[in-house]
Amino acid sequence: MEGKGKVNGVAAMAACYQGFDPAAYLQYNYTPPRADFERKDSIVPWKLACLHRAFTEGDVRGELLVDIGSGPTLYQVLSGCEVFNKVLLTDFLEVNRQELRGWLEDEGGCNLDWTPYLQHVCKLEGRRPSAWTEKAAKLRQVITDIVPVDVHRPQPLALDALPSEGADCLVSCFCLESVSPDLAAFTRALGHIGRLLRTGGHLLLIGALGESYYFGGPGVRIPVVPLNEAQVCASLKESGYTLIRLEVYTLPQDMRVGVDDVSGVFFVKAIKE
Ligand SMILES: Nc1ncnc2c1ncn2[C@@H]1O[C@H](CN(CCC[C@H]2CNCc3c2ccc(Cl)c3Cl)CC[C@H](N)C(=O)O)[C@@H](O)[C@H]1O
Repeated sequence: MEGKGKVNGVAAMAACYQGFDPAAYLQYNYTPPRADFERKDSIVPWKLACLHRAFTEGDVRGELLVDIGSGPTLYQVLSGCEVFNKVLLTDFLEVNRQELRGWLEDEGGCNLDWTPYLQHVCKLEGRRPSAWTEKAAKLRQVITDIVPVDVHRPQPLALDALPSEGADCLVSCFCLESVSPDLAAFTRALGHIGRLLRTGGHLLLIGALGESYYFGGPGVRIPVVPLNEAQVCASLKESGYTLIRLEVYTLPQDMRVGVDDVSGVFFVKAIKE
């Protein structure tokens, strides 16, 4: 039964994603209040601060950074693009890969203005906000490709997507728990993406705590496996990672805007043994 359950759960999840609407999704999660750069307790500034610190404290280095389950968003790699000279973006859906290509080709084909994000990360880096145009150019220069990914496959990426030694660093934000029918699938997926990472490479993982669903578009209700910190730590250990740091953000009431039932967000920096 377990085997059958595994196939049905993952197939059912893929079916839920068919209605995913990048424009609506960006509106729900990447505009105020969840993306309010004037508020210290807004979710996006908290995520950007975690990622900035993780990429700039000196231990993360190498050639290739891979973002797993990028969705239609770029915030995940705004700090990493200054540290790695190759960045690979990935997603399960063509509509999301298309959204990212729209930004990359800079022909006004995307559904969110990333300027405030670029300016905010420049400020974190001690640069003047007007340096955002240089950061945008840097990002367009280092993104080598935008490719399909499926974290439920033992090989989540096409074999020719990565060099044989693997990626030097993985970042993945709100993907694994949002695509896994249960904790076992979440842990398996963590193991699958770990195989893309070289030994000694870093994993930067952001995810939702205590979430059971979210809306990927109007009426597009997507189930999420509710996680707590202990389960995240146990899954990391079971999948061959050593935890360096875990940080937790608890949503203030006004960040709960009806697009999901998430209660907290975790940030993990870990090393693959
Ligand atoms: N088999 C599969 N294999 C691989 N990838 C798959 C699979 N199936 C589907 N995907 C792809 O995963 C991506 C999940 N995606 C949305 C969930 C986040 C959402 C819900 N939870 C709370 C919360 C959210 C967002 C912001 C905030 Cl603040 C909060 Cl709190 C993350 C996108 C981006 N990384 C982001 O950070 O917004 C999506 O792009 C699928 O196409």
